[in-house]
Order: sequence, then structure tokens, then C-alpha cells
Amino acid sequence: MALEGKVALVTGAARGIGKALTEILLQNGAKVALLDVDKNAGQEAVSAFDEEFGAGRSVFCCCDVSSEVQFRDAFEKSTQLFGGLDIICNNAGIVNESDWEKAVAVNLNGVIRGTFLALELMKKENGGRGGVIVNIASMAGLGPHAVAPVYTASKHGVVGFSRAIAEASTVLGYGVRINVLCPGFVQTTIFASLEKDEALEKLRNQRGKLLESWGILEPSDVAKIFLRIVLDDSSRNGGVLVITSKGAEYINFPTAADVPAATL
Ligand SMILES: NC(=O)c1ccc[n+]([C@@H]2O[C@H](COP(=O)([O-])OP(=O)(O)OC[C@H]3O[C@@H](n4cnc5c(N)ncnc54)[C@H](O)[C@@H]3O)[C@@H](O)[C@H]2O)c1
Ligand SMILES: CCCCC[C@H](O)CC\C=C/C=C/C=C/[C@@H](O)[C@@H](O)CCCC(=O)O
Repeated sequence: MALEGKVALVTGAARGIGKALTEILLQNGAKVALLDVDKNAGQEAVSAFDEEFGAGRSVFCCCDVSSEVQFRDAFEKSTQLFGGLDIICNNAGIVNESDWEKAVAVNLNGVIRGTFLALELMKKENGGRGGVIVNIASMAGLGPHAVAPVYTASKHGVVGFSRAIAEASTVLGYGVRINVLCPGFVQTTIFASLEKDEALEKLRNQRGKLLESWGILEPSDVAKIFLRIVLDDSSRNGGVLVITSKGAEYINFPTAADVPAATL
């Protein structure tokens, strides 16, 4: 999908990975609605983008993705302002193992909600013009991250939900492609926040080994892979990509043919 004249919506866009995804979309000609729960950071990001790319190319909507009312309202405002949406990136996420219901509400329910809102608008059976949805999971969506079991569960949920809805999109002819990105460690506030938690000392070694082997990405590294996926219409619908400092590749999941014959 060429980006000139296209409209995107990115959640958690005020900082970190979401801000980098927004920037690369703007650099390539799209207009972008930035959604974030942090009003000050969101407004600052749009002011900076106005200076760099010209006023009117981006807009900020203060929105908590765990609220159906706020999220729907942000979709409606963005659609009215820019005349439709072509690319949705459900990126907002947190690590909060103590308030774990909040973590699930943001990381998993927020992605499900954002995907349903996007499909309502984009799918061809509703008169929509199709499009691309990119959901941001994590390596913790593919294997256990012992320091953050609830985060792990929410990210596995993102991977499973996105793959299933992508299959539905193919079978039912929605005209919408859904992909998932699973970055390793990225230098952002989420990554820094866990460092401060003393209670996780015993699990630090395990995390340290993963860090050594995967390295630490910059948000712009994730943005480059994101751009490639959005632009490439031959990208597999339902494809899940891992991203580490060594590069990006599709994950091959087991299929029904891999299930061993039952021996009872
Ligand atoms: N940093 C990493 O190591 C890493 C690795 C893999 C995946 N991820 C995922 O990438 C995504 C972005 O994380 P990040 O590293 O940029 O973190 P970040 O903390 O730098 O940015 C997250 C943004 O989301 C916003 N946000 C939080 N809760 C929200 C809510 N309820 N509604 C709307 N916005 C909300 C925050 O205000 C913030 O601007 C997350 O889904 C995260 O799980 C991060
Ligand atoms: C290619 C298959 C990969 C399999 C994955 C491994 O089996 C195990 C994965 C284990 C841990 C993953 C951690 C991922 C962390 C980051 O992506 C980030 O989301 C975590 C943020 C929290 C933190 O700072 O640790």
C-alpha cells in the first residue's frame, strides 16, 4: 500500500514505539491520528510533528484504549477529520503485574477493541475500502517472560486473536490484512520501568541472558519493519514477525498436519 494520501491511526502514539511508527508514516506521506492516554505528551508530539511535516498532517485524540466510549469516539473524530482510515496500529501497552486486570484491559482488550472498530469501518461488506491492521505484541507473545507472566498472557492473546481474525478476514473477504509484530527488547519507558522493580531480582539473570542474545532495539528499528509490512501488499495476512537486533522474520506456527496421531 503506497502511503501518499492514506490515513493511519496509531494507539499509544505519544512516545516510544508508537511515536516512531507515527513519524515513519508521516515521513512517507500519510496523515496520522495519534491516540494516547497521556494528554500532555500527545499534544507535544503533535506540535513537534506540525513543525516537521506541516500543520494538519497529524491530530491528537486523548483516549484510553480500555474505554469503549473513548476509543469509538476517537475513531469517529479521526474518520470525520481525515475522511476515512486505511491503516490501524494497535500499539498501546503497559507492564503492570500487580494491577494485572488493568494490564489485560489495555494490552489485550484494547487490541481486540481497536481491531473490531477498525474492521467495522474498513471491511468491504460494510462498504469500507479495506486496509491494513498491525497489532503490536512482543517476544513475550511467543514464549514465557518469567518476570512478567500477565504481560506474557496478554501478548499471547494478541497473537492468537490477530491470527484468528486474519483467517476470518480471508475467509469472509473483508479486504483487510492483519499482521502482528513481536519485537524483542526496545529502549523505551516500558523497558526502563521493569528495571526499577526490586522484587524481580531473582529473575534478572534469565532476562539478562535474553538481552545478551537479542540486543536492544531502538523504536526506529521497529518502525522500519512496520513500514515494510504496511507497504508490502504481498505480506502474509495473519503473518507474525519477530524483530530482534539480528533482523525480522516470520514465525512458522504448527499446522493441523503437525498434530501427532493420538496414541491411547
Ligand atoms: N519496549 C519494549 O521492550 C517492547 C518490546 C516488545 C513490544 N513492546 C510493546 O510495544 C508497545 C509500545 O510500548 P513502548 O515500549 O513504546 O512503551 P512506552 O511506555 O514508551 O509507550 C507506550 C505508550 O502507550 C500509552 N498508553 C498506555 N496505556 C494506554 C491506554 N490505556 N490507552 C492509550 N494509550 C496508552 C502511553 O501513554 C505511552 O505513550 C506496547 O504494546 C509494548 O507492549 C514493547
Ligand atoms: C522466535 C521465538 C521466540 C520465543 C520466545 C522465547 O521462547 C521466550 C520469550 C521470553 C521473553 C520475552 C521477553 C520479551 C520482552 C520484550 O518484548 C518486552 O515486551 C518486555 C517488556 C518488559 C521488560 O522490560 O522485560
